Amino acid sequence: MIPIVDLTELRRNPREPKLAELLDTALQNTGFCYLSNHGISLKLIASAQAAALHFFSQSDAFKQKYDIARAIRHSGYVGFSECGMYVDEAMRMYESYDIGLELPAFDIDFLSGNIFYGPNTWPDLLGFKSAVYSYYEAVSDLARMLTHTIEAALGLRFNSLTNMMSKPTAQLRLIHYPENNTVQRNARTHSMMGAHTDYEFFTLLYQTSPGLQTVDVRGNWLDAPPIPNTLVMNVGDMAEVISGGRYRSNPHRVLNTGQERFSMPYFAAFDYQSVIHPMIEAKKNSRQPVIAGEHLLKQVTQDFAYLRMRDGQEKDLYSRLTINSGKLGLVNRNQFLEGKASCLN
Ligand SMILES: O=C(O)CCC(=O)C(=O)O
Ligand SMILES: [Fe+2]
Repeated sequence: MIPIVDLTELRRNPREPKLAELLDTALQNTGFCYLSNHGISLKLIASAQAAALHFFSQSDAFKQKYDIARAIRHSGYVGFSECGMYVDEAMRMYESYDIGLELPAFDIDFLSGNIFYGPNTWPDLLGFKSAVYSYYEAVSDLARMLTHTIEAALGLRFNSLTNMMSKPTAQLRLIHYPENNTVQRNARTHSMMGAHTDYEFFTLLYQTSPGLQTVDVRGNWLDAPPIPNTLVMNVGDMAEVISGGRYRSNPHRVLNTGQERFSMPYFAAFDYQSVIHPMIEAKKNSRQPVIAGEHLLKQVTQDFAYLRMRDGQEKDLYSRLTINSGKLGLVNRNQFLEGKASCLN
């Protein structure tokens, strides 16, 4: 069972003992919980969703103008042709729009080539930026308050974690899994997003339809379907390190149900240079200390062909893509939907 944690008290006192205890228990077991009364207005969520779906309904040519592979930082449109390295992702089936903290073009980290900082890529669609960035700001506030709750849950001083969040590398993805009747008969066997853990501190997810699964304490897949008016919260790799393994960064995946699905994961994160180490007594074999941004970059590189290519790990952008067992240049949504193109794994 994935527990529901009621956040009514959060905005009054994020360190409220009962709340901290409930969250602590939830994050220890599956590392997943639902958050009710999270305080983000439904209108804000609906506007961000509408803006995203409006973008995804545009032509391929329009969307390609904002291709993340050609953007000035890691922000923009992620087409069906971006291939990750997850072994169960041969039928990867989503497009996404990714943004992070909006910073000016004179930002020093951006100028020195850090891909998680600088101005976001924004499409030329009326209202997109304001709808999506308002959601980013609201969910960032919620994440900061929940960080105070986690500080209390771990017995840490107020601000001991938020003081590593002055310029967080937190990303928001707007993810669209199209309706796909051609593979519906294979529902529950194909992942549209392969099994992975999240690389950052924790994730706050809005989702419209079933498909998401995580792993229960016995190691079996466990459905995490949407519950109205809640967000899903799950532990990321950094929370596992900080808590010395008390909280689990649990693998999860998105199965194909044939149904259209929209989701907005927000990855609460630390400043790039933060040194992440256990802040309470660590269990045996717990994750090693890392620099938050270096871990993020390493993991994101696994997900993006354009970063692997930049890194010299891959010869060309589409080297993992096949069509009718031949190599392929550009792919569009229809080729994926008709099963003519897939990621090579
Ligand atoms: O689409 C979803 O519900 C899950 C997305 C996810 O796990 C991720 O982007 O890391
Ligand atoms: Fe995830």
